[in-house]
Amino acid sequence: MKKVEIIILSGFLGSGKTTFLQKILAKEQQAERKVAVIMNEVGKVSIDSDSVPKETPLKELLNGCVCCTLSGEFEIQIAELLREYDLDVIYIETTGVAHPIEVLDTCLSPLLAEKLKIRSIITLVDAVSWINRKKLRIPLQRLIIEQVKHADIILLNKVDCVSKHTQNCIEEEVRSINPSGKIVPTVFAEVNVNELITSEKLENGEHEKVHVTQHLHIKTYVHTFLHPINQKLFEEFLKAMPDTIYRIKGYIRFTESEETLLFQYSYGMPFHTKAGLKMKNTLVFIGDDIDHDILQKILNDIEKKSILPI
Ligand SMILES: Nc1nc2c(ncn2[C@@H]2O[C@H](COP(=O)(O)OP(=O)(O)OP(=O)(O)O)[C@@H](O)[C@H]2O)c(=O)[nH]1
Repeated sequence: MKKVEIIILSGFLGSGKTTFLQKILAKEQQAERKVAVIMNEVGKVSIDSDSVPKETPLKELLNGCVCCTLSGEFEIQIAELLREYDLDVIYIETTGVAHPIEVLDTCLSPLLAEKLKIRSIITLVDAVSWINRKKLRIPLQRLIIEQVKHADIILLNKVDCVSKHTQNCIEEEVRSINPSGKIVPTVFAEVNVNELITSEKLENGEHEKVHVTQHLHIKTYVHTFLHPINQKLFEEFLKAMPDTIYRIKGYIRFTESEETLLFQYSYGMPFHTKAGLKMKNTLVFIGDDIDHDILQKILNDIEKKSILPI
């Protein structure tokens, strides 16, 4: 099945996301790739939509943030784009105050995860506001750090406004926060497309029911159980799971019940409710350092043990 790439543009208010989007869309057009854009603005009014060429499918989410209040609507918009267009890639411009992992989380709804391939999180850092970030409220300072920490590529933008020495200092700070991210200094977010290619590993072991995006800094893993699962075995697995797995969500059916459950796990807390519908038993895992081979084996073993007669 063809998977549509998702590229998440993150970065604090005014860091240059729209400037970058305009430039990258022109380059995608030259490369004849089929692109769509989802733009999210915290305000009620669309400000940046004119920056997207008329022929590019565009969905706008206004007056809220896709990572919280608009997450349901966001899922619907992605599903609509997938249904209405034959696409290669969807760019998502987040609000300046969005947390990239929360956005990633919303993209990877169990219903959509198998159709999408999360390509990268690109964070724009405004060199000037980086130097002045200590003047911001603490939660915003933390957010900027989080946006840098989880990026695959960091565009250190507006370097025309700082000295070379300051640029080097910022690069050092950014590298200490995110040692594996690729730092690209930019002026008006101008980049060579080759700079945006991060090293991709082979997707080993991929088969029909498993999809892994390994090239991301944050890793995601999608697993489908073909049979109901023994609840006790699953709970033991959750307890033993490393805390580098931040999030699990999806559908599961336990052997003890006829019901499909909507399952959520967030930073150590599992939670499930009746899904109300019979769904494919697909779980999406999000975390740092997910070893997909090990995880796949553990989950397959749980499934095998679950179908053995007691
Ligand atoms: N001097 C300078 N200005 C820049 C650079 N990149 C962007 N700008 C300007 O910075 C301002 C903000 O850029 P945008 O691209 O709108 O930033 P944004 O991240 O989309 O902003 P929000 O949507 O408000 O979060 C605009 O006036 C840009 O022209 C740069 O490298 N140098």
